[in-house]
Amino acid sequence: MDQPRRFAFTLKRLILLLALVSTLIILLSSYLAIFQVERKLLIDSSLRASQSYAARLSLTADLFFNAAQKQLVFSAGLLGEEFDNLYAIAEEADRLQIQSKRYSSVLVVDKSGVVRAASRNSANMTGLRLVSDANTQALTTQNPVISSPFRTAQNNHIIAMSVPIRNTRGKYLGYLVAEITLQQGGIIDSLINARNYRKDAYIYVIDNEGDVLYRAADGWTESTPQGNVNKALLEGRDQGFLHMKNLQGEDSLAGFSTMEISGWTVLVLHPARADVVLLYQVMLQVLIYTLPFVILVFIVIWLLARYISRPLRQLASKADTMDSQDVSAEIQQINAWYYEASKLKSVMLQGIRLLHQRIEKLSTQAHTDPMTGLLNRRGLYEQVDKLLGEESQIGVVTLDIDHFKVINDTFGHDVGDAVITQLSRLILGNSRDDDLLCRMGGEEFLLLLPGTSLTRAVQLAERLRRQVAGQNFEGAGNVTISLGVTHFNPAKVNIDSALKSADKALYQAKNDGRNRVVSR
Ligand SMILES: Nc1nc2c(ncn2[C@@H]2O[C@H](COP(=O)(O)OP(=O)(O)OP(=O)(O)O)[C@@H](O)[C@H]2O)c(=O)[nH]1
Repeated sequence: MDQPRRFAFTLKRLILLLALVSTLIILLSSYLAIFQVERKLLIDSSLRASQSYAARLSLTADLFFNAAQKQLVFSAGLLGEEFDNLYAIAEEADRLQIQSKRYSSVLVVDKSGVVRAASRNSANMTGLRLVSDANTQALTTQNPVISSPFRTAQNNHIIAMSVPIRNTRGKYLGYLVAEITLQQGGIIDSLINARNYRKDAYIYVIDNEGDVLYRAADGWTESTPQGNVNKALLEGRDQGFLHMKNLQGEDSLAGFSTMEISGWTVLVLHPARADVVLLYQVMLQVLIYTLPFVILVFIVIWLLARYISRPLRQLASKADTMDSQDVSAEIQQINAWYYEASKLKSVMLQGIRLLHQRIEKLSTQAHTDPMTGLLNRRGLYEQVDKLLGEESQIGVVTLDIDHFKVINDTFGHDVGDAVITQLSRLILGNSRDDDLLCRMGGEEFLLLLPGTSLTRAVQLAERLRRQVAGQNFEGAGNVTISLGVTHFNPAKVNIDSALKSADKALYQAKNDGRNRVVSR
C-alpha cells in the first residue's frame, strides 16, 4: 500500500511562502492605506459639497429676506403717510401680496395689535386682535422682525416678517407684516429644497435656539418639523461641517451655513453610510484593477522560487545516491548558478571523490589478501562472474605447499609467511593478466585460467611445480607444492563442482606423494 506523501518544507515552498506572506502583507497594508485615504477624501469632498450647498441655500434665503425686507420697508414708508386711510392701506397690503406672491397674506397691524387692514385673501382678519409671539415681538421691539415659525388659527405653518410703520415724524404707528408659509410649495420650500442635491440628503433650517424650523428631503417637506439640533455642535462658526446624528439617529455628515438676516442656519445632512457604500465600490474597483498584477506577481515569484531552488533541490536529490558511480557526472551537469549552490556543489563533488576513494579502499581490503596482495576467496567470487559469462572453457589449478606445518614449526611463522609471499610472486610471474589468482586460505592457492584447455593448464601447473621445487625459499630452503588441475565449460558445469574436482585432484596429488600434478 502506498504511504501518503508527507508534506516537506522544501526550499521552493519556503521561498514561495515567504514571498506570498510578504506580498500579501504589502498588498493588505497598501489596500488599507488606500482605504483610509479614499475614505478621508470621500468624506471631505462630500462634507465640502454639503457645506457649499448649505452656503448657496442660505445665500439664496438671505437674498430673499433682504429683498423682502426692503420691499416691506418701502411699503411701510408709504403706509406711514396714509395710516388713517383704511382703503389706501388695504390696497397697499393687497398690492404687496399679489405682486410678490411670496406672501401668503399681508397685514397692517396697529400699535395695539389689531389688524387694521389686510390683503384681500385675508380680508376676514381685519379687526382681529393678534396674539401670536410674532405680534408681541414686533410690538415690543418696534424693529424689523423675522419670527419663529408658528401655527395660525387656520392651522397654517408660517413665519411672519414684519417691519415697523412710523409716520413722517417718526412716531410708531404699528407694523406691516407679511406671512410666509413653510408648507410644501411655499416660498421657503421653493428657495430651500433638496431637489437639486443628492437624493439621500436632508435639509434642515434651525433657528438661533437650534429648533428645527424646516425639514425637507427629496420631494417632500415636513409640515410641522419638530426637534432640536444642539447648536454647540456648530462651535460658534457661521459655516463649516460636522459629524452628527440626524433626527432618525443615523450617523450623518453635515455641511452648514448661517443666514445673515434671520440668523437661521441651513444644515445639509446625508447619512455617512452612503459614503461608505461608495467607498466599498471604489475599493472593489481597486481590487479588480490590482488582481491581474497580483496574479502576475505570484506567477513571477513562483517561477523565481523554482529557479532559485532548482540547483539545491537537484543537489539534495543526488545526496541520496552519493555511492553510485555516475553521481559525480550527474552533479557536474547541475547548473549551480549562484554562490551557495556552487559552493555546495564543489563540496559535494569533493566529498563524493573522497567517499569513492574510501569505498574503493575498503572494497580492495575486503577482496584481497593483505599479505600477498592476491584476491581472497570473496574477491574471487566477486570477479568470477564476468569470467564465467565470457569464456567457453576455463582451466583450474589448485595448489598447496607441502608440509607447510613443518616449515612453520621448524623455521617459525615469519619464515612461513615469507614462503607464502615468495610463492605468490612466483605464481603471479607465471600468469597472464586475465588469469584470476587467489589465495584461498593458509598455504592454498587457486588459479582460474580463462580460455585454457586442460592440457595447457597441466603444462602450466607442471612448470610451476618445477620452478617452486628449483627455487630457494629464503630461510626455508627447498619447498615443494602439490597441484590439482581440471578444466570446465561454465555454460555446462557449475564452478563449485569444478573447484571440488580440482580439490580432489590436489588431494590425490598429496596422497600420491606430493610435489606432483594430478589432473581430472
Ligand atoms: N606462517 C603461516 N602459516 C600458516 C598460515 N596459514 C596457515 N598456516 C599454517 O599452515 C599449516 C598447514 O598445515 P596442514 O594443513 O596440516 O598442512 P601441511 O603441514 O602443509 O601438510 P600437507 O598439506 O598435508 O602437506 C598450519 O600449521 C597452519 O598453521 C599463514 O598465513 N602463515
